[in-house]
Amino acid sequence: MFKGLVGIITGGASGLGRATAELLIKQGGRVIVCDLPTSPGSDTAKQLGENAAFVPVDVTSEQDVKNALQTTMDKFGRLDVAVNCAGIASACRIYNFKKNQPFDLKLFQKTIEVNLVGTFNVIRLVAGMIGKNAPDADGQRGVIINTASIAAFDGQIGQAAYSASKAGVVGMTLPIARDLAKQGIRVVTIAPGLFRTPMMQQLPEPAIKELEASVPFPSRLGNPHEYALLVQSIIQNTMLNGEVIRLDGSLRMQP
Ligand SMILES: NC(=O)C1=CN([C@@H]2O[C@H](COP(=O)(O)OP(=O)(O)OC[C@H]3O[C@@H](n4cnc5c(N)ncnc54)[C@H](O)[C@@H]3O)[C@@H](O)[C@H]2O)C=CC1
Ligand SMILES: C[C@]12CCC(=O)C=C1CC[C@@H]1[C@@H]2C(=O)C[C@@]2(C)[C@H]1CC[C@]2(O)C(=O)C=O
Repeated sequence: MFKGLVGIITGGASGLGRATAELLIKQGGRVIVCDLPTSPGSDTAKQLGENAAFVPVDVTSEQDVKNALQTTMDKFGRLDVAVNCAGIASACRIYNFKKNQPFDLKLFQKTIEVNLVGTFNVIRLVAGMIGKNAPDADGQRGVIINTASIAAFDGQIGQAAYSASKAGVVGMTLPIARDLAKQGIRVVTIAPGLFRTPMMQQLPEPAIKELEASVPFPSRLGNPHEYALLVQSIIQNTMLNGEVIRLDGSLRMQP
């Protein structure tokens, strides 16, 4: 299905990103796994086989992302798809009245820096390389897929930073799709609900059970493969552009 296709996946060493790398390779694609040097990215790429390579990347660094693009060119000669999965979760109330402590400004800045600025940094740099592709019969040169969260819309107590970072990703989806339309590069954002990944597994199992029960149908956490299936579908469907797609079993999170 994806023979000849080359993708970059940030956050590709874990969770949603890793499942996406697995599926793209299974469908005949080749993948550059980008993740922090401290991540298990190197082992991940080895497990994925010869159609994968790991490049240590902090998505907030211009130089790191440029290095990843250089490796993509050297190893696979082109880039068709970028999937932005790198992200961090944070939780803090705007003011802790028991401890007389305001929200930690550094935590707010870090969350925005990784989830929003990091995603933007990757988009602005991959666009140049995807734009070099010859257009297909439909005029398309490639696709950029971002990961927001349903917290962008129904942010819960403690999620001011996380929700703001993801709402930023939602907000820039349409203008960037418009910016890149003439080059035939599509931009689509997925807003996942609750998925069983290491990020979610920071929570104790009873809390996860409670979250599962709050999902109308199916009342369970999503499987990362189900996220990857949506990535596959976005790549295949050229009409999808400038949109944010919720993938959440119709969950609307409570305060
Ligand atoms: N798991 C869930 O239920 C949901 C996840 N999301 C979003 O999906 C994305 C993927 O999350 P998961 O797979 O669940 O988490 P995860 O924690 O399993 O994977 C995230 C990956 O991002 C990497 N990363 C973190 N900071 C980075 C940086 N500065 N540069 C490069 N890589 C970095 C981590 O090393 C990790 O491998 C995140 O953006 C998250 O906010 C959104 C909604 C729900
Ligand atoms: C940051 C959270 C909440 C507080 C906590 O003790 C542990 C966490 C780790 C998993 C996070 C939690 C959260 O705030 C919601 C998200 C970010 C969750 C992982 C997915 C999450 O449910 C989400 O993005 C929802 O849209």
